Amino acid sequence: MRRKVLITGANGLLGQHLTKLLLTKKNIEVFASGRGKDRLLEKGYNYISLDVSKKSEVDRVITSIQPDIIIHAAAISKVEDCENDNNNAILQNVSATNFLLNAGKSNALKQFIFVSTDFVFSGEKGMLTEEDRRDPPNFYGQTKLLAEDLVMQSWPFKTAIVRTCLVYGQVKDMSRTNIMLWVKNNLKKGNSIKVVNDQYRTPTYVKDLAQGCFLILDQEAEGIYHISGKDYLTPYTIALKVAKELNLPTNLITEVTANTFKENGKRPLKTGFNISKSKNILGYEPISFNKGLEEVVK
Ligand SMILES: NC(=O)C1=CN([C@@H]2O[C@H](COP(=O)(O)OP(=O)(O)OC[C@H]3O[C@@H](n4cnc5c(N)ncnc54)[C@H](OP(=O)(O)O)[C@@H]3O)[C@@H](O)[C@H]2O)C=CC1
Ligand SMILES: Cc1cn([C@H]2C[C@H](O)[C@@H](COP(=O)(O)OP(=O)(O)O[C@H]3O[C@@H](C)C(=O)[C@@H](O)[C@H]3O)O2)c(=O)[nH]c1=O
Repeated sequence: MRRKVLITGANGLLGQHLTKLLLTKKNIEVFASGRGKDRLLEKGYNYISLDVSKKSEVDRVITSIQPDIIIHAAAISKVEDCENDNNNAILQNVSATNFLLNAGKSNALKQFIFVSTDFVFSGEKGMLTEEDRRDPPNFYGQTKLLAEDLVMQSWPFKTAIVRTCLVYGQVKDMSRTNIMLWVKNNLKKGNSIKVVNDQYRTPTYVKDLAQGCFLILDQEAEGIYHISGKDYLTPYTIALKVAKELNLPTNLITEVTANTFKENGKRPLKTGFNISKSKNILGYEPISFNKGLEEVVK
């Protein structure tokens, strides 16, 4: 029997890739939902306009579809936006998760997968495991921590949390940029960029992240999984790699430290994930950053 999978935030970077990946699986019927109109515009799935911050919409859509599985990828993913409007960040990132969980409970949901972030960690320690202590440095991370807590409560269905880190890739009509495209677009225009060399991440190719979500779905895995790339890099090293791959001038890239930026919403210094649990239990195997770079810029 085909399982019905409802994706939230399907117009986003992960959402579009996840929709495309699940369309290749024969036992899955895909219900892609997003704010406003469909931006992927491909065939083979049902698109539903759904604002997850509206409880009545969530209840109506879930009652009508009766999904077996929800992959909740929708969120305000811009750190500054969460910092600038805390109440809205709570509504979009925390309350919305609660609406989905409770609607799932009333409609015999079987599995709920939530997408979280490395920003639940403080930044003092890199290569984090699923057991490391959470201590978010900004409001976005705080909303994800609160939503994780909701997901980890006792529900009559299986729940999993996918934490990921500095996702890169490309989709149609993007609502936010990412490190790879930001570097490429600026250098192509001849703009100088200041890039931090004291933040550490394990950047994640969006197709690997989508595959990680699928493995959890397919194996009905429960608990927390760190799903990221395997290379431990700083944004400055990433920028140099992008420039070299595209034959763009590296002298436009200036190395700076994170305290140069007085941005609204402090970023953790060191994050990056230890992905051993995902490799051993799920069989997750991400590609190298160099390979991901080739695929995205190609
Ligand atoms: N990008 C990254 O580096 C990382 C992302 N994550 C998490 O991964 C998930 C996917 O992020 P990613 O695809 O990169 O980000 P995107 O911003 O590309 O996607 C998020 C999507 O959620 C949608 N959305 C926001 N609010 C609502 C709402 N109320 N109802 C319905 N849809 C809504 C956005 O809609 P719209 O397009 O209209 O704005 C957007 O399409 C998020 O939960 C994010 O927090 C975690 C770690 C790293
Ligand atoms: C704009 C800018 C960014 N950077 C660096 C800092 C940062 O590590 C990286 C990406 O910056 P951004 O502001 O785009 O992203 P940022 O909000 O830091 O990235 C995060 O997104 C959210 C959703 C997450 O959950 C995190 O995992 C993380 O990937 O680029 C510079 O070095 N110089 C700059 O001028």
